[in-house]
Amino acid sequence: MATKYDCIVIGSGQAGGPLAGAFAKAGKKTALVERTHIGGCCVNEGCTPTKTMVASGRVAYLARRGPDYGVHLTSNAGQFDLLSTENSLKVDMKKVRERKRKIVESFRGGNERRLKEAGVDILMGEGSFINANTVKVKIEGAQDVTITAETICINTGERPSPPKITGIESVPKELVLDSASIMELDKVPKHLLVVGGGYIGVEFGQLFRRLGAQVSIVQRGSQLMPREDRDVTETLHQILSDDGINILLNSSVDSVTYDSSKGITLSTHSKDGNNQSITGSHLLYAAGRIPNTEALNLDAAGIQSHAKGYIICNERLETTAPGVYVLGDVKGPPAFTHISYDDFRILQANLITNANKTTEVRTIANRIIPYVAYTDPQLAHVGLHESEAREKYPGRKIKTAKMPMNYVARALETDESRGLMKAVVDGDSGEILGFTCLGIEGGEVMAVVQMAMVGGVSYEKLRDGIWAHPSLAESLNNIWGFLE
Ligand SMILES: Cc1cc2nc3c(=O)[nH]c(=O)nc-3n(C[C@H](O)[C@H](O)[C@H](O)COP(=O)(O)OP(=O)(O)OC[C@H]3O[C@@H](n4cnc5c(N)ncnc54)[C@H](O)[C@@H]3O)c2cc1C
Ligand SMILES: NC(=O)c1ccc[n+]([C@@H]2O[C@H](COP(=O)([O-])OP(=O)(O)OC[C@H]3O[C@@H](n4cnc5c(N)ncnc54)[C@H](O)[C@@H]3O)[C@@H](O)[C@H]2O)c1
Repeated sequence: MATKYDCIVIGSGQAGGPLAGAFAKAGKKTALVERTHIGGCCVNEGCTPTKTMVASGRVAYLARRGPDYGVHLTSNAGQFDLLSTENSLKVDMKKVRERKRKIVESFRGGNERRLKEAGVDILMGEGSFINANTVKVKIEGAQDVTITAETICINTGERPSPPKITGIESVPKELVLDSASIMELDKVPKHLLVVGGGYIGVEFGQLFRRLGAQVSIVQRGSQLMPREDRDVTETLHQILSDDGINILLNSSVDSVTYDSSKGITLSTHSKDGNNQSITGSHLLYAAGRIPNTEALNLDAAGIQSHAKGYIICNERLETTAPGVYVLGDVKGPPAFTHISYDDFRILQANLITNANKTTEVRTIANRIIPYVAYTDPQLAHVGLHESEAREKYPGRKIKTAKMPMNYVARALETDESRGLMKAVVDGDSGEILGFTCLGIEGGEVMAVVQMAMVGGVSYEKLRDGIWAHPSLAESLNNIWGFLE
């Protein structure tokens, strides 16, 4: 016998949880189906734990660099070596992990509490469609439950792509890591081999280098972070190399072997003939993520998906099945928490607060999309890249301005002046089309420019504005001098 609900949400990611709460608060009988843990990837295995650990990495980095600022930590029987150029230190990985676990638990607990307070029925199990109005929930150790609703929302996210390397089965499982298992290590790996030079590869690569590991990144593409402008990623590449990370570009991993005395050896081949073997102690496979759609039995509901498994939807997040909506990463890139959360706001408006369509229906069209890769310095971007702007607007006078961070007083004063800023504008109208800051607190500087873009404020207004001295935002007076 099926239990009848007004709304069912499958997956408690950054959209599903808030949406289930909003349905319930609006008086709709709501079920939330979650197979692993409330809060989804961001809270449990993504943003929250990584950025907590990145903070430990930054403390290690600054502590080591103490002598640059005249601060010495190394003490030998009370004697400080004032000639040392780097403090030596020890990282307690168990403490790093404990700090991460505590923050994750507290965030997850907050999510669970809010859902219960809103009156959502939480069903811990795996959801799959029987038809477009009916969902079966497989609950471990209990009987399946069948539930129905006129409105069903899918927010099932993605998971790490499993390693596809010949010979991977010969490597002990505990040495083959993904973005979740790497955060459960209790020791710093001796030499971390990273396959993939995207967000996860560069964030974890730098983090573990700072925690004391040797790190090698193998990237198939011709640059790190393939979607970014090449001049920006070349600067990031230089920064990570200066930090001691070994980076192989244009390199694909052919096979892997394991030897208990030597470790893991990756054989790579490169388009330019630079074939190399590299040996390390642990392997992080960070070559992308895949959508959680197999278990959903989408066909039974008439929900169509792309060849890669992402669920097809229109600008109002409606799938091909009436009454079924999709939110977050499972509908395809861009895969960010704030995009998933915006999907929630769109459906909250269209299905709850503006259900009778008194104001305009909200859509995902023309969203200004910001993001930050939490390397240090951060790589923050909003809007169009230079190449995208030139391709999208062939008739407009596209101009770019690029300024190194060592032109920024605040960055010099704090001795953290690595990186650059880059702006893309319409030279005739002054409209800001895109902005990148690879610099200290790049995400916060980017947000200032994003605000101007949201408000239609021209670059000239930023150029002529009065910014507090010496703030990082003050650089928005000067960057425009580099327009060309
Ligand atoms: C290491 C890492 C770091 C990241 N850092 C950032 C960052 O700094 N900033 C940022 O914006 N983004 C970051 N992201 C991306 C971000 O985590 C995701 O974009 C975000 O979590 C949005 O996910 P979502 O809402 O689509 O669903 P998810 O958070 O992925 O949640 C989906 C949920 O659905 C559940 N589920 C799946 N299938 C079923 C089923 N059949 N039945 C029931 N439940 C199911 C899953 O168990 C999961 O809990 C990071 C990702 C990773 C992996
Ligand atoms: N700070 C953030 O906002 C943040 C952090 C982490 C993850 N994320 C999200 O999660 C998504 C997934 O991250 P990701 O880093 O796994 O994927 P990604 O798509 O960003 O990067 C994967 C990289 O692996 C490379 N690659 C693929 N196959 C390879 C192979 N066989 N050998 C060598 N290199 C290979 C690709 O060229 C690509 O650069 C991101 O796109 C992003 O949306 C965001």
